[in-house]
Amino acid sequence: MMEDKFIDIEGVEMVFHTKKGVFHALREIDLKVAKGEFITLIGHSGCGKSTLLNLIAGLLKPSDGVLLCANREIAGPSPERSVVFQNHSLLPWLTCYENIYLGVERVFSATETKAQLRERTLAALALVGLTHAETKRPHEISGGMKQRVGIARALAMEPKVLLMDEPFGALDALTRAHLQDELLKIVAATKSTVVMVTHDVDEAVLLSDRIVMMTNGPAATIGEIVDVQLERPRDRVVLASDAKYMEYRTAVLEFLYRKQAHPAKEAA
Ligand SMILES: Nc1ncnc2c1ncn2[C@@H]1O[C@H](COP(=O)(O)OP(=O)(O)OP(=O)(O)O)[C@@H](O)[C@H]1O
Repeated sequence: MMEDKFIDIEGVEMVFHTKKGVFHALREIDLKVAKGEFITLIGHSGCGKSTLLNLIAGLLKPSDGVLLCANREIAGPSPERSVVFQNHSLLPWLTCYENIYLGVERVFSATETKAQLRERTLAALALVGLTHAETKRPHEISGGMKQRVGIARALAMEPKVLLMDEPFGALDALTRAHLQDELLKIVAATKSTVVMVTHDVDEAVLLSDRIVMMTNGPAATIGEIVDVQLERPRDRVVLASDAKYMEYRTAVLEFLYRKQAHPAKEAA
């Protein structure tokens, strides 16, 4: 069934041709993501997490192997796979409303009326709790709010897959926790399929159905996968003293700091 492998990555290799020569970034990447699944990619800096995400986004072409989404080859970027970046990438001269509207217009203007586009935009703003900031421009709102607009914009396009590259990486711990909780609610409501890059072990365990752990580069590949069988909805306070939560957390820490421990100079 298609459901079993909504995203299908088979035998993917990524080689970059640089001035210094050929750099083999990823090797033998095989991964199947089911519809509605929440996957996080975790691994040390430079192992190729963003590269893998950009391959799924269609922003990069693999040197070998194949990537499919809903049984079709990923041939380039598409609103069916929208991306949220760490630096929110909002247009500074547009209001929050206009930033979201732009994405909505791109996807739905051929089939929907202006009133429907407006409705979608307002619904997306409400989903992330930013109705009150509708007319504000990015420089007038906080980092967490900017990130929420970015998430709203991505979700408003009703993507088949939501791709997130460290979406909360630049935020303080409290804002980050708040947005993780919000994301959990939104994903539960929209049943989105998500692939998210993170550096944060707790974030990975809290959010994921599966944590895909990558080996160190060059020629990085998928080392191990942790199947997180914690019931949803998840509550961070309850989980903090949950034995299974600790077990998953330890498994990821062991992979990162024992099995894939980085040379000291890289850790500095
Ligand atoms: N366009 C490119 N040309 C050459 N090398 C690249 C290119 N993009 C990425 N690389 C190299 O590929 C490797 C993987 O990079 P990538 O950004 O995917 O890692 P990452 O795991 O996302 O890192 P971080 O956690 O630090 O963001 C790195 O060694 C990087 O230098």
